[in-house]
Amino acid sequence: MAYYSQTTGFYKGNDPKELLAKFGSPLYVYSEEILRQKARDMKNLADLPNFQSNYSVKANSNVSLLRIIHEEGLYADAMSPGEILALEAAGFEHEKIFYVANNVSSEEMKFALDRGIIVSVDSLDQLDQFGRIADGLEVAIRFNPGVGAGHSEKVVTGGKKTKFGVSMDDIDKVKEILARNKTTLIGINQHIGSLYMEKDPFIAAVKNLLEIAKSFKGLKIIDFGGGFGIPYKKQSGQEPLDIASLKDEFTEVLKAWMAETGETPLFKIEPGRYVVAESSILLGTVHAVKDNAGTTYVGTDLGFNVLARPMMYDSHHDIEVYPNDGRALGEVFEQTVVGNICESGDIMAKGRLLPEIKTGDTLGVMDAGAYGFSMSSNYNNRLKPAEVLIKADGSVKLIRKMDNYESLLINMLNL
Ligand SMILES: Cc1ncc(COP(=O)(O)O)c(C=O)c1O
Ligand SMILES: N[C@@H](CCCC[NH3+])C(=O)O
Repeated sequence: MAYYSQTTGFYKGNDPKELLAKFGSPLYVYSEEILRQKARDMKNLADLPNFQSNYSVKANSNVSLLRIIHEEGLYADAMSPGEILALEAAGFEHEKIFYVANNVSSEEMKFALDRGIIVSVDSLDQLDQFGRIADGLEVAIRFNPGVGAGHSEKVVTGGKKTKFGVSMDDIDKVKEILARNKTTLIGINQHIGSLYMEKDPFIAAVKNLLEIAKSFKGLKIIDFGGGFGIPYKKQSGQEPLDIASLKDEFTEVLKAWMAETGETPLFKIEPGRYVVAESSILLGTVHAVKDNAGTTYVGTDLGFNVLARPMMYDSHHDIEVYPNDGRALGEVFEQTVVGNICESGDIMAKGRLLPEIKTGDTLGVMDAGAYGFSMSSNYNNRLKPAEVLIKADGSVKLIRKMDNYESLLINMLNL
């Protein structure tokens, strides 16, 4: 089976090993073409003039990538002042930003309000705090649609077992708080969880949120959240989410609701992963191979400080092997790819069938663009890697410098 990087022409003639030599190892490499294509898929997920796609910045907040997403015509949702600042740096106008807050201070709410950014709150308590900032404010509320979905319990955000959203049973209390504080509800939103490969849970939650919307006449915004999955197991033939049929059914449900209610709010979604995940390959270097009690350990610089998903959720990322010596790839056998972090759980891939890997080889970890760099850390005082973008013409642009020891220590010295 051909590697993903070959079928997509990902590197556009650039040699992964040379990229590492130039920018350091490990390294996040992005494809501008793939990013633009995925952004367009999401921009057009409903066939309606009153539809908008908000890119969810938490998946990847690199300012150069945000600029491309902005150029493609997506709006954005932010989760913190830091994400708002990244969006501003990328040129997003404030009216294109939606602040989906979770357990934030009134100061953070004001940070968004002062910029004219719409704030969504996700509890009765936060709704009350928001309303007390001033009379006559406009707000959105995140509801829990009662349906959840996702690749791990840790990322399911709808349904009973989650901290997110206001219950559908609390609509009367919502109305009471709004009236008491003279706050106007202009939007409702939801997010059921991250990474589903079937359209059904999303469509079910869409219908539930549209039912909730009927309790509040004249809403300007109804936002159905993100969570659209990507196939992480391409090497095993996993199929992508059927975007075309999701689009048809989603559009049909929205049209039927508009016909029934006579209302035409702005409908939105909030995809993060789908837009950025497949646009990146994380490159790293093999520093040691050893056999421990029958297990072959491939020791790399790809620790969970660089990509936390496998350690955190047991997530699978396909791996490509790029031999250092130009040898042909041999038969596959079980190998466990680990990082250089001082924890036994520092495992990128456990017992994975891979061709023989040797010290000095380069590894490519696929689909690393979402929740890759954005969840990386300086654990063990390791430096966060650089990020580069391969443009359509094959040229390579540095879009984030690697950390350096000065940046690592600066907040602790000369106090
Ligand atoms: C409120 C909200 N919106 C959007 C997203 C984006 O999710 P995904 O990256 O799965 O599309 C998330 C993360 O799960 C979220 O919490
Ligand atoms: N960080 C998760 C997704 C959760 C997104 C935020 N609600 C992942 O890597 O799969």
